[in-house]
Amino acid sequence: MAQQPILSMEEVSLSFGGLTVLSEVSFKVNPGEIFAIIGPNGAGKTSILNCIGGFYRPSAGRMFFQGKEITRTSPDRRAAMGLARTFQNIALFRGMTVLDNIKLGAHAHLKTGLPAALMYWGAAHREEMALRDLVEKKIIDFLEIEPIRKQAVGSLAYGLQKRVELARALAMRPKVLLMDEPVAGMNAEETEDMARFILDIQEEQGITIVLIEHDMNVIMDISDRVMVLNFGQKIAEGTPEQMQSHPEVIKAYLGEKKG
Ligand SMILES: Nc1ncnc2c1ncn2[C@@H]1O[C@H](COP(=O)(O)OP(=O)(O)OP(=O)(O)O)[C@@H](O)[C@H]1O
Repeated sequence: MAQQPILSMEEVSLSFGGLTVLSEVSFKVNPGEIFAIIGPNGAGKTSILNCIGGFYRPSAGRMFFQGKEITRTSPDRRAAMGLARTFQNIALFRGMTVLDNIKLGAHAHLKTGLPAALMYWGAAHREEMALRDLVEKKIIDFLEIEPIRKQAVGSLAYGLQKRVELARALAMRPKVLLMDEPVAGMNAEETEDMARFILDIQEEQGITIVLIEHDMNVIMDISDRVMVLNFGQKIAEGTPEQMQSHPEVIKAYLGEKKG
């Protein structure tokens, strides 16, 4: 596979005080793939997403997005470049409608400084607004949330709230979508729906997906490649099938069950 990765980490380390959370973690994500990060509780999975998003600053190592180094790029700028994120605990405005929450996602995309501010005057602004309306409509149709678009997010079932969060991330028109445990807390039907939407986002929209997930059935069903972390170190990487029978991976998970 000689293609250029869309996203990569090179020997990234992270520590808080004396605690080492990540040790020289390296990986490459290919354009268009679903790349899963798994590992026992506390292995450092969310910390990796926080480093990629720019919320945590690594103590060593470098990160690249579309061939550009982003190690010191601000979170806002990374979002504008096309990195969007969904969270383990839903981060939506519960009192606002579904549509308004989604519009906020689109707005984040525009926070790119002076050129974007200048665009607000004149024809370019109107074009951008029309494009945003179109994007929002497409996303709402795509995620099948048209009937609830005027409802307050707080009044919706959990699975639907997660879908709205996904809609908001898509409204940022990402190139890479970072998802932190997208099916955590969902029932079987909601999980199946979410897994299907993730596959559709990859296949129909060509968006690259990096996800953390504990649900092994979902990992097996939708991931192209899986990276396994344990105690902040990468211990294995490969296809879901390869990871299932990898001795180090089995050992890491058995250790977790005993502990
Ligand atoms: N902001 C922080 N300050 C101090 N320690 C932190 C911080 N963020 C993460 N950690 C520590 O880093 C380690 C890895 O945490 P992280 O949330 O990345 O793991 P995880 O693999 O995502 O775990 P889980 O599967 O339980 O969500 C933990 O020991 C955690 O306490």
